[in-house]
Amino acid sequence: MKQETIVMIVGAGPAGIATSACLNLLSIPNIVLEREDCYASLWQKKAYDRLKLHLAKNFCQLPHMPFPLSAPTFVPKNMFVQYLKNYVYHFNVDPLYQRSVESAWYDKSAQKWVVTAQNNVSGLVEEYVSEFLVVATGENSEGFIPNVYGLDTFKGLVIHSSEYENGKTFGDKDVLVVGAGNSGMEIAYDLCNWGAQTSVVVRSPIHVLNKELVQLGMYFLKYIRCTIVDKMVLVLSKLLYGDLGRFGIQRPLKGPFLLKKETGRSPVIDVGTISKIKTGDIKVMTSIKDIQGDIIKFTNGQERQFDAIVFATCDTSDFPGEPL
Ligand SMILES: NC(=O)C1=CN([C@@H]2O[C@H](COP(=O)(O)OP(=O)(O)OC[C@H]3O[C@@H](n4cnc5c(N)ncnc54)[C@H](OP(=O)(O)O)[C@@H]3O)[C@@H](O)[C@H]2O)C=CC1
Ligand SMILES: O=C(O)C(=O)Cc1c[nH]c2ccccc12
Repeated sequence: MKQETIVMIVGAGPAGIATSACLNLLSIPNIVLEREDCYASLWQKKAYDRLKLHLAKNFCQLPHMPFPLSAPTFVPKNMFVQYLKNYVYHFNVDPLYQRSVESAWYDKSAQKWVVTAQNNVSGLVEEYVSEFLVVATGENSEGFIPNVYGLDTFKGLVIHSSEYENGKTFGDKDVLVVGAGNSGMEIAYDLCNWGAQTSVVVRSPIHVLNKELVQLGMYFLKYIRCTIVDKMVLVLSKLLYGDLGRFGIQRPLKGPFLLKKETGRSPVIDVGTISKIKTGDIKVMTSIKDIQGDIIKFTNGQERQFDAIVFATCDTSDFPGEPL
């Protein structure tokens, strides 16, 4: 089977469906291939219950369809999924699901892209030909669990953050969250709220801001150089949070917005975790040295027993960041 179109779009996440919607408005034929069985699968299947967009709604809306005026500034996950549902319906976006793209090459003589995809239902390999190719597969779709020495000996529950919904079943447990990105820090907060004894591994320096500071920074970025915005935001963040060094949290040398621009790494947008770290309700740990049974040893010599580990880790090794 061979299908021809003008634009092939790989991935039916928000970026892929927005691209298709814009092309549909211009009556430009396009096909969206998606390996999962639904659009925006990370949002629909792999995001924890309490997640809200970190950026204000005006920075998150897709082309040609603003969020309703009644929507809150920071849109909750379910409302975002509903918005995407309306969007797909309104712009007739109709992805082909269960298609895992295996290769894409440019046939110079025909001046066309040739894309092959495995149909996960029929098992057949399908071929698509197009003039343009849009790869909208996202930064971090795969759950990644690092190779920790002795993890196979750990007796308790081990999950990745993409499987975490809420802390209901962790209420009386000693839980270690590994990874201090936005997922790890929010999951630690959620676990603590559900009554778990919570610790979080913070292995690298991080910037901690809150959503209002990010909103302010995003506004000023339109008018002022990134390095100046970073200075302003950092002054405010230090006033708000004080020196977090004594709690085991260091700041990177480069500012938060410059770091986002250069490397793609986001600042941690605090949802309440920091005040729980300050009160000692959430403990900050250094990197894991190794695991022996239910005892986890850390690089600073501490060792403790845990009932569960949530890996909030991503494999960002192939993410190049945006060149300046
Ligand atoms: N509401 C929202 O809008 C939300 C947005 N997000 C965004 O989604 C994206 C993915 O976020 P997230 O899932 O948090 O992933 P990230 O890649 O942002 O964070 C992963 C963290 O895990 C750490 N890590 C990796 N391996 C290890 C290890 N072996 N030991 C200890 N720590 C380790 C990394 O540290 P190191 O730096 O040392 O590698 C990093 O801090 C980000 O852009 C984030 O901002 C996430 C949650 C909510
Ligand atoms: O999606 C993320 O990584 C966020 O947490 C929100 C975000 C997107 N772009 C930014 C730039 C600066 C600070 C936060 C973000």
